[in-house]
Amino acid sequence: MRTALVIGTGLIGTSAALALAGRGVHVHLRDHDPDAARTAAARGAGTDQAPEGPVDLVIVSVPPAHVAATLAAAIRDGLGRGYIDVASVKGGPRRELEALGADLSGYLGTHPMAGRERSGPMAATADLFEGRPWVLTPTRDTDTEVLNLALELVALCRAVPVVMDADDHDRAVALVSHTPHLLSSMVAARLRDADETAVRLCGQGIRDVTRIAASDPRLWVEILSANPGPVAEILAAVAADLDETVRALRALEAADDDKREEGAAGLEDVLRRGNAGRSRVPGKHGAAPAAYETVTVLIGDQPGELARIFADAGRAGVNIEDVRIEHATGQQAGLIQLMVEPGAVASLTATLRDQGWSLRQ
Ligand SMILES: NC(=O)c1ccc[n+]([C@@H]2O[C@H](COP(=O)([O-])OP(=O)(O)OC[C@H]3O[C@@H](n4cnc5c(N)ncnc54)[C@H](O)[C@@H]3O)[C@@H](O)[C@H]2O)c1
Ligand SMILES: O=C(O)C(=O)C[C@]1(C(=O)O)C=C[C@@H](O)C=C1
Repeated sequence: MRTALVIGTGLIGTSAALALAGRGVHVHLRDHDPDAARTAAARGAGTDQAPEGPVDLVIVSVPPAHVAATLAAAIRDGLGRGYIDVASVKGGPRRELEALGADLSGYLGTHPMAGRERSGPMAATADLFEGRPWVLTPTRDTDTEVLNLALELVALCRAVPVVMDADDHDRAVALVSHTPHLLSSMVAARLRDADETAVRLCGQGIRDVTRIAASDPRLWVEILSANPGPVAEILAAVAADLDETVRALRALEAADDDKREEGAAGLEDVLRRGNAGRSRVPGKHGAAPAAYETVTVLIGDQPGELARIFADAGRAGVNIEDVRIEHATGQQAGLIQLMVEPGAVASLTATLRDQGWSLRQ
């Protein structure tokens, strides 16, 4: 691929443009908000000048409700050799495009399974898609040329292509993305009017569960509106679990021993089913979940501390597989958890102790 046109230079469009531009593709940037295209260009994602002729690939990265009309106009104007979108839902936009009478042979619906809770070109990063699944939904009528261009885009973004049917994709993301998003918002909503004395105790658990609740509600109304049935089905199953759990907790308040035992068994059941589900979440780069050991270290909140601990881990010859930081509320310190292969724990802890770090259980 030599040239691309990104329409919609927000988080996803600018991230793809940064990855392509960084690997030598000449990228044109367009947005109905000229400031967004200018900002993306200023970040090195390409040029906001219009292309002189058709580009190799047109990448439509606008909110879901605008995808079909934007694609239909781009196809009608002959802006590219191939056309893709990156919307979080796949069945609806394709059906809308069909209804608009567009020629769909040069179009492929795609969805990178990577994102952030922030929007706009300033939130974009060139490595956003690295190691992440990128779903492609070809049909029997899809041109081989656009499929190859999309595969090249996925490779240039260092993502992992996954081919799926559009409606299967929508059912899958209802489970792994759309329902979790709503649940995150519902947990975060409990905090809105909560007492400050409770809120200041927020630890890592609630930060993990509510990160995505900071996302743009307008974008998510569009995503959920395009996938209501599958999301409602999963949410109804969650609601049944919630009812059971409330019953179990009420039983635990009873005076009767048998009732309390029943309540504890009900709670254990939901927690164990949670363990089983969590163990199926893939590890980094989409690999099977790995059993890493965690080494927890106290770090000061001052410049250079992270660099120093990473350098010391390097000195021990240890690869840090994953990392997590817990900030202690109101303190100039935090805990850093270094996830490493079990065989590396002894040499890492010895080196860190030698270097004066304070290790925690
Ligand atoms: N945010 C995520 O985590 C995520 C992840 C994967 C895929 N997606 C999908 O990517 C697409 C873009 O989402 P985003 O997070 O980058 O949103 P964003 O709000 O950061 O960017 C969207 C951009 O599209 C522009 N735009 C809107 N309507 C337009 C139109 N008609 N013509 C031209 N430009 C238009 C906006 O001005 C904005 O700059 C959505 O379809 C979304 O479902 C989002
Ligand atoms: O990590 C995040 O912030 C996301 O919400 C990303 C996420 C997801 O659910 O994994 C959200 C929506 C997208 O369509 C794809 C990815």
